Amino acid sequence: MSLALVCMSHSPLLEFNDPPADVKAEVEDAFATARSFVHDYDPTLVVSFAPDHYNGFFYDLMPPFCIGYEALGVGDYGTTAGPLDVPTPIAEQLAAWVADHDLDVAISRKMEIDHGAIQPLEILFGGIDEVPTIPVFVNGVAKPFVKMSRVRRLGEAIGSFLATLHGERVLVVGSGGLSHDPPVPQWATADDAQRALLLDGRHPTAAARDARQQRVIDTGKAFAAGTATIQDLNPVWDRALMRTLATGDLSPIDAMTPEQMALDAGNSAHEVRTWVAAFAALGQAGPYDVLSSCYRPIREYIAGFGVMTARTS
Ligand SMILES: O=C(O)CCc1cccc(O)c1O
Ligand SMILES: [Fe+2]
Repeated sequence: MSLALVCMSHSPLLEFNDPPADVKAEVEDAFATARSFVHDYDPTLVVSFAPDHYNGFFYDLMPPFCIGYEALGVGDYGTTAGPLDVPTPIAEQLAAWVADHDLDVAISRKMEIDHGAIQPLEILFGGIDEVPTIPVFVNGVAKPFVKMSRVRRLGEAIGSFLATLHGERVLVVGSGGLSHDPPVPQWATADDAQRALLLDGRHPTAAARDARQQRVIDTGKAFAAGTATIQDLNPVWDRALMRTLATGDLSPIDAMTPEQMALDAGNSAHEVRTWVAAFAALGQAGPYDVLSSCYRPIREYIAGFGVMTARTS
């Protein structure tokens, strides 16, 4: 059975900071291309690989991966809040299949998800419950990180399950990255208030959420103006990774270490785990072709911004 894929960077700053008009138009074009690809494929099921940014997953219980049996958007950065349309029986079968393939994955019957998972659904489908969607959390911000080979194997296990669903047209989505270093607090360097958030900061007050988000928005403006202290984007690294993903041979990615990834591409570059899982899943249906691939480093969005579509050959 064939599969289709969309991988895209996300950035909550899409709605808050504006890059130059030609750059914005290029991003809009890339989204339009991905939308028309998805429209033509007409998926009956979406499997979304996405990170979280301490909105749904916290250090009181931080799994490397989690399959959602039910899920709801938390509504950060103005994204849609409320329930997704998760096909629970299929999600349960998926989790059982993955366990049977020697991978230890958490499950959630009430997964809370943020812009990382919501933004691609809104961009591609115009809403979060338009197409049945199984959300798969892939930790991309909270140390420790499992090996990249483990991420690839998770993607392969999920893809091998999806390839058995003969009645469905499945789209896998990867959300995040590429190189970027937005001001997400890290446990090791966090102050007491930040640690409280990282530990169990669920359901903040509107004022607390606004303050946190404003800091990210302001950092994006400062980054574009050349006055931010965050790590710069790395277009060479981003393009190299996109090239590797396009080849269909993901084995070189196994050698990437979290430490080197952070040094080369910033602390949130770990979000590319979602792309690796999505491409590994796609590869389980056989060889694939990349149909579109766009990339721009965009400081206003604090993101090496890429969009790729691909399909089983
Ligand atoms: O609010 C946050 O915690 C981080 C927001 C954020 C900013 C830029 C690029 C991203 O991928 C991203 O997630
Ligand atoms: Fe992110």
